[in-house]
Amino acid sequence: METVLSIKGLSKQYGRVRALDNLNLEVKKGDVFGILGPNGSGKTTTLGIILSVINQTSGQFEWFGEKANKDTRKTIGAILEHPIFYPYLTAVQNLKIVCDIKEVPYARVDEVLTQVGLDERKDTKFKTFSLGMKQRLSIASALLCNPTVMILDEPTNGLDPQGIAEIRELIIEIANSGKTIIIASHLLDEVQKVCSHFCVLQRGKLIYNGLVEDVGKGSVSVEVKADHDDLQTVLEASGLGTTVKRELDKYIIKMEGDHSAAEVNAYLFKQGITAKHLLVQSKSLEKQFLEILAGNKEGGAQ
Ligand SMILES: Nc1ncnc2c1ncn2[C@@H]1O[C@H](COP(=O)(O)OP(=O)(O)OP(=O)(O)O)[C@@H](O)[C@H]1O
Repeated sequence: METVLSIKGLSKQYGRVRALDNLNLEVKKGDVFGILGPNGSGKTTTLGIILSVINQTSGQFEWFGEKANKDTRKTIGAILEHPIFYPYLTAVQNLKIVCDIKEVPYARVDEVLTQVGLDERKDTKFKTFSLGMKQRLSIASALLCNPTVMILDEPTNGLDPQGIAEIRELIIEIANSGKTIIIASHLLDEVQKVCSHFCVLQRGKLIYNGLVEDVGKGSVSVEVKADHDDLQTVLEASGLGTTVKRELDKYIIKMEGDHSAAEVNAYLFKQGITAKHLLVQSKSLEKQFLEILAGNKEGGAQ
């Protein structure tokens, strides 16, 4: 797959603060790439640099194999913070102003408003919009140039649950239309629901980079319920799990590697025990994220 963004050895120093420390990343065409990290980990600094609004101290990045230039910038739509729209102008009027600035034909306005689901409110004044609608208008504005890449910084910040769900759905629709998306977020759930790939920054350092679908691979927990006086001992004797823990009326067997819930079931059956309940718990990104951060307590420079 074509490399959209390549970051090599990027560092940023703000006085004594090392906001980014030798960051290396690659984003491929069609990725929905999440940049995760706690507050102050360097997410916004990274986005600022790749959008050429912040100068790096050292290192480099390329868009589509080229140093950032006027042409590469035209292929990127970004929402770094809530853009300023005129409160007394309608959605259409506001977007026409953006068209004038970006030299885009007015015909795009209706197209993007439909794309973000604002066509019914297109002639309504901006000041009457909910936060979610304002954010959708921002996305519409970024879509005007029909960018190949969309960059979103904390796109659901401050929204209510319905607004969050709508924006996430919209991001997925935009990704499905073939655009590459880069999202900075501190919301693990958001990254898990929306992104295909993610990396984790901590104190400016890259401490993880991988596929969202790989989260939880290599270790799985299975909940088991069965009528047996000493299920704990039976499960421990199976050799399938690394640990067996009782939680109320069920047992949690933690397994590594290739073992599966089906093996637990087959093993119990062989012992003459019928499982009443067997549930695979996949490891959440949150758990993995916390483990990654915990494993890197000593890492970073600040
Ligand atoms: N203009 C600046 N001057 C000095 N220090 C800065 C500046 N901008 C960012 N920093 C520092 O650089 C580090 C990284 O900040 P950055 O905003 O990139 O992190 P972030 O991951 O986006 O955090 P948040 O989630 O809080 O927005 C922080 O320690 C921050 O205080």
